[in-house]
Amino acid sequence: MLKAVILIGGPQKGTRFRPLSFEVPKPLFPVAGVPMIQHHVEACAQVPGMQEILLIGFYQPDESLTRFLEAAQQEFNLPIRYLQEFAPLGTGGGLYHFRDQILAGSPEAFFVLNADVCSDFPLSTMLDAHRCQPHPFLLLGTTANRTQSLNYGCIVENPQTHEVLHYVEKPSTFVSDIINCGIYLFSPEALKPLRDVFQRNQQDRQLEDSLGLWPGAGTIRLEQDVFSALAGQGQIYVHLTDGIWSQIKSAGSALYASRLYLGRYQFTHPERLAKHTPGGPRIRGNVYIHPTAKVAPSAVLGPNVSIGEGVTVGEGVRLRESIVLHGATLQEHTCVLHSIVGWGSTVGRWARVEGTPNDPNPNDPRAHMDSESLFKDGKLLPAITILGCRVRIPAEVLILNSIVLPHKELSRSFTNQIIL
Ligand SMILES: Nc1nc2c(ncn2[C@@H]2O[C@H](COP(=O)(O)OP(=O)(O)O[C@H]3O[C@H](CO)[C@@H](O)[C@H](O)[C@@H]3O)[C@@H](O)[C@H]2O)c(=O)[nH]1
Repeated sequence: MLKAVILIGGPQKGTRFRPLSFEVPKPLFPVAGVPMIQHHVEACAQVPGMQEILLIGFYQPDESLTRFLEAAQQEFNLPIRYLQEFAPLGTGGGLYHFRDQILAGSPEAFFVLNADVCSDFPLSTMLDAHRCQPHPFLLLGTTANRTQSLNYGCIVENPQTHEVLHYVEKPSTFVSDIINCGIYLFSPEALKPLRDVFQRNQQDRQLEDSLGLWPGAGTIRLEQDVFSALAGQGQIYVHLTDGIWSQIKSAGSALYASRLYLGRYQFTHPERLAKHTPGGPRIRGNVYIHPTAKVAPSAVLGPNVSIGEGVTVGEGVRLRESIVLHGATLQEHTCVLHSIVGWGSTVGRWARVEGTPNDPNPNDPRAHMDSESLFKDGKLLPAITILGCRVRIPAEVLILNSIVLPHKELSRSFTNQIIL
């Protein structure tokens, strides 16, 4: 019997995702037409023997989370529960705090998945590797180029045995081009080192603060406190993948992840991809259209377009490399490229909404999406255009490389601006 834990974090973690995280918890942001973590849930549900999926985070449970849980339980016919941390406990603290729930029913092993990654989740191959040679920790690793590797956990392995010999979280100088994907398979013994870290932290806390007000109580950083500490002791192994993988930290990376998942739908969910039908819109490449969306026949969509529930797309609209969220309206002849149009927003006739893609270098197979800050030297970097929820763009204007905060009613064109 197996279980899976998805680490969904909490509200203050989604800063690079603003203004989109104002409306919906980041793990529920639609990527390729479904909530970001539905891709995780689908992958877990496909592993034979999966008994339960637990989401651990510090979000206040709200309507959107409850609705997601109910729908997912029904669809996958599996218990899927949310366990709320009383405070942010770090990537390992929640696993230790909820250890009884994770170990209930004596699972043989459990997957741990970061919510903000996009992957083809090779969980069954990880499980096969674990069953061949069981170890407490199995990490999924992939390669990155030297510069980008510094943004991730870096792994030095023994190439023969794949044992992790050395682990450094986001090093300041180059350590290894193998990076941690944030996808793990742990055996129940993995909780013992977590207990040791917890107990050590408690002792340190007593030394540091006899009043018991130490703010980090219960916090465990899986990467630094466990992986770095235990590397080279025969407990941590890496399973390398060359499948799709990307982090989803910013809105731009959500759009890139959407492209990766839409590409995968050809094999996994062909029914989710729009097809050209007589009298329907022209479809180019991979496009998702929610069944309730109304798309005019003269619109041209794709590649990499995802259209949400109740969206209206008018005559002559051109839409490429974009996500249009629930209830938005694109009036006749608008052109939307490399952009995210927020919930309930309206783009007026003949308006052009355009962003600049920041995709990984296509000539470097080890390149990943750069999810760095929006600014450099005090200037907004060119990036995709984002319209927050219920924004109104008038007819015949140009909105280029800009971020428009929710509920704004614009009256003219804007370029390279954050419109507050
Ligand atoms: N439950 C819970 N989840 C958390 C907490 N803090 C972070 N998380 C979740 O844990 C995951 C990792 O979040 P970060 O702490 O932001 O780390 P990171 O910068 O994404 O780096 C991690 O992931 C990389 C791969 O994407 C790794 O390369 C890196 O080593 C590390 O594991 C995310 O899914 C986030 O939601 C917490 O206090 N509680």
